[in-house]
Amino acid sequence: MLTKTLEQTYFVIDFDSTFTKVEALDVLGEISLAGHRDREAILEKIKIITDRGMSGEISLSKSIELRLELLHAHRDHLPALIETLKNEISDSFQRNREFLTEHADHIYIVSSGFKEFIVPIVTSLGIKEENVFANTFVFDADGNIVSCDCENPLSTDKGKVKLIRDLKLEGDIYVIGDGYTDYEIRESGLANRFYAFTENVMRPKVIEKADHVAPSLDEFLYHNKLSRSQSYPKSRIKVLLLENVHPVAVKLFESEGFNVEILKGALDEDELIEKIRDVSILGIRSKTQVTSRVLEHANKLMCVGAFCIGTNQIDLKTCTEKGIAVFNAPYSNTRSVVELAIGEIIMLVRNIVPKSNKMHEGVWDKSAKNSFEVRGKKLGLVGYGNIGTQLSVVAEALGMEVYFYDIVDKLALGNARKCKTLDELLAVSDFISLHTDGRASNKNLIGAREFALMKEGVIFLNLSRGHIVDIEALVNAIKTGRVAGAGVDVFPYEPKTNNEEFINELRGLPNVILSPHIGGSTEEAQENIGNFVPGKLLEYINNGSTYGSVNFPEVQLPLLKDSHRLLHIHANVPGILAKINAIFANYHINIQGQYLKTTEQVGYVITDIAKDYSDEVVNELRNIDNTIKFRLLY
Ligand SMILES: NC(=O)C1=CN([C@@H]2O[C@H](COP(=O)(O)OP(=O)(O)OC[C@H]3O[C@@H](n4cnc5c(N)ncnc54)[C@H](O)[C@@H]3O)[C@@H](O)[C@H]2O)C=CC1
Ligand SMILES: O=C(O)C(=O)COP(=O)(O)O
Repeated sequence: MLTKTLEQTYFVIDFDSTFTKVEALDVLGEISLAGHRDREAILEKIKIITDRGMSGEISLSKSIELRLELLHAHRDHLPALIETLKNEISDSFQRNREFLTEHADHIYIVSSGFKEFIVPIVTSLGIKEENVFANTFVFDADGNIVSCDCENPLSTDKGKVKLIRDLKLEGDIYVIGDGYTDYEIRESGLANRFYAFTENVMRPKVIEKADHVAPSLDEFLYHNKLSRSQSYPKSRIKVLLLENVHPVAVKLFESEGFNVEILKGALDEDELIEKIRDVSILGIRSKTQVTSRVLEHANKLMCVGAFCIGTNQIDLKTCTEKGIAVFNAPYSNTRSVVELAIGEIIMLVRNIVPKSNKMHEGVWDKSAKNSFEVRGKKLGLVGYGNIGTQLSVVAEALGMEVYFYDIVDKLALGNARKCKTLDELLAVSDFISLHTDGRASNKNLIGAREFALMKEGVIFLNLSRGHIVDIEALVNAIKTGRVAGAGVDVFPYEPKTNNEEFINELRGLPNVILSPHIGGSTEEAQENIGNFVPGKLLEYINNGSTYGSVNFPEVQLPLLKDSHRLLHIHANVPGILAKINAIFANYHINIQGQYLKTTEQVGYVITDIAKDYSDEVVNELRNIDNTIKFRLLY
């Protein structure tokens, strides 16, 4: 923490891989070696030399000399380099331009890079040219870059130390950088603290020497209680993504600077309880059970993303009571499930799986017996939601007659016919496909009684949730021939990872297609989900919007501009809004925008106010009775 006033504090900041995301000489090489036949190999060499220099393995002067030799760079390459670097300024430096400008007198850029490209970049964010300390290129008569100014201490080993010593700055010195040479200033005793900057690169040798690791400039500013662009640094917000969610989702969170942990499989309740304690954003798929016991330990949890359609694995009521917003991807894998259902319907009614298995054993069994077309047959859909309706349309295109039953009144698409009762649907259908959601009351919706009502030789599909079907009853129905073929994608118990054996009584039964819960597992669906769900979670975290939440009052908020946003989640009891506004009135706070939405369980009040207000306001808002969660955004 800063011990002296800001007037006595100097911020010494490195350039390559700190101020910018890249190493400028690497980029220069990409430009100067364009068209060179060994370009890739030379660039790789340059990168290795850079890393060896940065981690202290070879001397700095050696590293500069070796790289300049390989570069074959020319003065004319510099404008293109500067243009590229302008687009490669580190995100957290861009965000905190205000801090850089406000404290320009005390910010020093100290780099063993070159002024020719550093000055135009850093001055664009308010840094003073006279505070840039770096090397300069030496050009030959034709403009080729041949070496660097050898008089400059920054081209020599421990150059940064020499420079800071010569500057004789009076006050505290805080060094921010990604390299070993930045740490050397601290090692020499000239700096008070060294912050290893890891937004762009992580160098273990440097991290182990640091007083503090700063995954972003926001972290540095937060740690020193300085004004910054983010109320709370994202690097301090932990995201836990389970069940192999698509890499695009991981990237989205990482590019925003969150601290992301990914696990391939699901976790059981006890494992999740251990993990959840410091997690703010949880991403799961259909397997992970977010129970009330898990939620008891989830004190930091702000939101849960179900990277799938179903949310029956999440205790939504407890989430709501704890002010945790839950989001899902309601349409991203709909089509994938429908296509699999259609494929299975045809495969099952033609007995393809047993025939194919026999063929693999060398048996040629050419016969039309018990093989049928789907055209003109009756398909019964239990559950006429997004999947049910989409399947209805595609099945009609194949010439099937569609019947459906839903507990809610639904518009029949095309020529589909509504059944008044489930029993009516079961009795009329040649094919039955389940597409209800997995709410607890749907457990064993289809059991012995229901199979008994079905036509002899029915084809039966469950791609919804495992507990909806009584497996023993299904096994019996298959063995007695009531069910002539079954496609089952979901099971009451499913293995936690691909390493666990699948154990189920359906194994080994004839004309039964078993699939490992892959109805929604297509590249397209997973990538869609990987983009969609983080989008929702980030809108909530960054902006407070809850549009699309499955358990929260839904609000779509405008972007925050020049104000602070106070998010107040409370139990839905009378009088909370009045209490909130009484506090604002008491402190003479001018409200710039206010939004309120409630559900039966909770109320969500969002208030945008001018930036000047006392901490007392925040404390009082937090302390209103029945407050569940309070957040401040800017
Ligand atoms: N196998 C897989 O990989 C996948 C499975 N699913 C499962 O499919 C389910 C359905 O997905 P969507 O169609 O998108 O959901 P949805 O919410 O749009 O539709 C579900 C429909 O089922 C109805 N319903 C609920 N209980 C019922 C009952 N007892 N009898 C009749 N109708 C009932 C609802 O009223 C609703 O219309 C998901 O909840 C999920 O569990 C979804 C995607 C992939
Ligand atoms: O979307 C759903 O509800 C599914 O069942 C798909 O689940 P998954 O993401 O494959 O675990």
